[in-house]
Amino acid sequence: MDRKGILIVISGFSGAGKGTLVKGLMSRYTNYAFSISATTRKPRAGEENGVEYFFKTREEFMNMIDNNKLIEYAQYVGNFYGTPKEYVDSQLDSGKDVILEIEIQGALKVKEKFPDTLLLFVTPPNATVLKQRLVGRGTEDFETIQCRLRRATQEAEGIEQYDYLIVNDDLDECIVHTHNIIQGEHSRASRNISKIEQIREELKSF
Ligand SMILES: Nc1nc2c(ncn2[C@@H]2O[C@H](COP(=O)(O)OP(=O)(O)O)[C@@H](O)[C@H]2O)c(=O)[nH]1
Ligand SMILES: Nc1ncnc2c1ncn2[C@@H]1O[C@H](COP(=O)(O)OP(=O)(O)O)[C@@H](O)[C@H]1O
Repeated sequence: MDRKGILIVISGFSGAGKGTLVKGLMSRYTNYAFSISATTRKPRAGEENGVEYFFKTREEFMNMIDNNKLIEYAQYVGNFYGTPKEYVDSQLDSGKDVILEIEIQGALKVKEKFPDTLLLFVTPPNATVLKQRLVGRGTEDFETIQCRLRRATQEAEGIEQYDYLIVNDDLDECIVHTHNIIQGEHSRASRNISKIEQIREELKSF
């Protein structure tokens, strides 16, 4: 089978449910690989190095940039976040669909480098629910929550650049809907050039 994996970006406001959605996709379906980002953010209670993120010092992160180890990186509310290159390349080559859970600046850089990337933006049903989820998660102090909500206002300006807006209201529905969008993407003609070329060749013999 000549299928190569699709690169999928999932972005969304802090507290929208990106992480929850990605965990749901990974546990329910087998063809996804999750790209674990590097970050200078401190781990939250329960987060483990190499599971949610690779937690780095600022110096380690700068070395990764200098040694060209990242596909993209960006700053978000005082910390650096970046996508390690090697894992993404190897998983795509092996035919897995690779999920990057990254913010909008990084998303646009990835799209520029790999125009076939599918850009998905996750939103809660409304802003009140967003605040409730962010506060309810209980991982950030009041000031950080305010910074993240202000950042959400900026991010909302860029949503039109995404391919799909995914409303995360009922989680199960959201997981299935996202999976269906990704599966539909595999059928795009532009992703199936080799199949089309094969049929063109075969037609010549009639
Ligand atoms: N550009 C970029 N953004 C990332 C990367 N990893 C995570 N992010 C984004 O950084 C932002 C902050 O992530 P995090 O601190 O885990 O907060 P959360 O979104 O509230 O869970 C989110 O928008 C993530 O999608 C990355 O490798 N590159
Ligand atoms: N569809 C949903 N319905 C109710 N709560 C949700 C839903 N999706 C996520 N949550 C909750 O909202 C909070 C924020 O979700 P999280 O995945 O951490 O968001 P993000 O990764 O976008 O910052 C978490 O406490 C999570 O359990």
